[in-house]
Amino acid sequence: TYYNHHIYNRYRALNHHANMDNQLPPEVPVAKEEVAPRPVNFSRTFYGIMFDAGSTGTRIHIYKFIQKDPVELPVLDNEMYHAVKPGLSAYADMPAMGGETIRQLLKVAKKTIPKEQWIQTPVVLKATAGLRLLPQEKAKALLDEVKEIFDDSPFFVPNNSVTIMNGTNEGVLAWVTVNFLTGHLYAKTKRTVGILDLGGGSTQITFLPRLKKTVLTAPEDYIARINMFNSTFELYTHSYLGNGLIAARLATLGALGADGLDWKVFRSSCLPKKFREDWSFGGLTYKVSGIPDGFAGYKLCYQEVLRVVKGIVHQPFEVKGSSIFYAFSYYYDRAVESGLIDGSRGGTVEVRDFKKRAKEGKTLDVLPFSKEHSGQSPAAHIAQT
Ligand SMILES: Nc1ccn([C@@H]2O[C@H](COP(=O)(O)OP(=O)(O)O)[C@@H](O)[C@H]2O)c(=O)n1
Repeated sequence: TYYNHHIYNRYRALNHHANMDNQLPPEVPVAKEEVAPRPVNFSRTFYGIMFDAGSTGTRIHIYKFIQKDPVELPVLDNEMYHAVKPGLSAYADMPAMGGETIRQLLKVAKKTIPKEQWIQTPVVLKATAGLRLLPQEKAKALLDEVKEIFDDSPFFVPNNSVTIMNGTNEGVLAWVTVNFLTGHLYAKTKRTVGILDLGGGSTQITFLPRLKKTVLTAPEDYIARINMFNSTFELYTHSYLGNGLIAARLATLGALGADGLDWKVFRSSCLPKKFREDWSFGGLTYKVSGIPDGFAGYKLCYQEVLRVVKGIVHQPFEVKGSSIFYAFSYYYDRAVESGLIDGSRGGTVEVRDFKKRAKEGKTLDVLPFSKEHSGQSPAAHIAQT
């Protein structure tokens, strides 16, 4: 299929031309150069297990590959996806219970993968913002717990199979994925698309600058150099930790990192006046409410949010033009929820459309964890204006 064809090419491109400085999982299969005559009826099936440990949920992806010919690269045949909520970071003070969620997901892997394949099937977990936001020792306890469960499992556990992925890699890999899938990834490519990823704990922006000025004026650690197709690409990329949708909402309420969570109620004019709820994130529960005797609405809310992002967000001049960005995760969820795009087909929006909807206040979305869509979903393309 079209999809398989692209996956096939992706591995070819990355294995033969790319040097991502070990940013890519080492277990991507590489076809060996063969000179011997091909065996008749050669066909090999193998699997890989990938855990995405996000701040709002843990997901397992079980990939099935088929290699029909030893000189050809394997082709992705199938993907099995399963998700649980909340994420690992919700178990910051009870790592054993966090580990239990991993054990449950491994049961799905055991059901999906034939027994004789278990021992050679690699299992890897990459954690994102949820664990980055935790104190180091709590994050480590969770990772150690997961590693133990992996070691007890019948699957193959490669070195460093349980880690926190850093924000730069998260942004760069999302850019590579989206540009590969949209057909923009080839030697000397100029017309690439940018990515905007809004998670629960962090948000990433990555694009290939067209102007030298963008690279020269960006903070030094916002530029990532990756080698592909025998040349170096200088990408603008940054992950804003604490500015994912849920973390930023809590920051707006003045709740993120605050003490007295047992008795304090965090109020905001972004919430309806009579609103009152308990929100859980990162293993803590926050009492939140609107301002009953005050005001709610766009203008005041905007001021509150501005206080959170002011001085933090770097705005490269270049994206003010007509750049194309693919926005996903909570950008997609919120765009669907507010009726800006179709839930199954995705769509194109401009930043100002979000602003317009927010002003209309038609979908006063106050649920921190609204429905998560499953597996692959179409992106909302954002044309910046
Ligand atoms: N396979 C997946 C998993 C999550 N997501 C989205 O990612 C968002 C949650 O991000 P997250 O829990 O991974 O948080 P971070 O750790 O990335 O900050 C939700 O909008 C999910 O719908 C997705 O689009 N595709």
